[in-house]
Amino acid sequence: MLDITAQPLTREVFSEFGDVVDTLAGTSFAINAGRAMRHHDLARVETLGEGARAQLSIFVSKPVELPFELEFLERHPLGSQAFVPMDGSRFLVVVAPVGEAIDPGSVRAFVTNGRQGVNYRASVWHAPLAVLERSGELLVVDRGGEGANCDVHPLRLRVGLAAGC
Ligand SMILES: NC(=O)N[C@@H](O)C(=O)O
Ligand code: NI
Repeated sequence: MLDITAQPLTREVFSEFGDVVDTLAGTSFAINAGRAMRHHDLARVETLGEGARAQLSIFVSKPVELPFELEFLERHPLGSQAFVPMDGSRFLVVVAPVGEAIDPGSVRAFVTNGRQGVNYRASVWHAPLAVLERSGELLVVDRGGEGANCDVHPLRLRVGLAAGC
């Protein structure tokens, strides 16, 4: 069992795995006669393979207990996958770099602040959605279409939170 500690999520530490989706990112500009700010092009949605398309879903998820124990990480080789909270819920982000095998030393864990979403790049290893503290409602943008799009890699992990998280 590999014990890892989740650190606060930032754009910089997550950059090799994908994008952080929040209003602090990217370029923003006024639209609609100044009534709104567009926080533009925050993440790249990847949809690969036969009949690929982007799809929007909503996950309503029960929370996980801490320390969070899991037996595998998964990846989606045919597309990215984004999770954006609709209700301020926080969640754990456990990732490992693209590759056929996972080097346990490369696994990283982060915790979001309730205003952050993430977009996992295609083939980035990650834990399935793990909401903290209370039930969470998240918008999910990922790839629809033909073909198998979920590989599983056995790995026993126990994830705790860094002090103050
Ligand atoms: N199974 C499913 O749709 N979701 C997972 O891919 C996940 O990362 O939570
Ligand atoms: Ni996934």
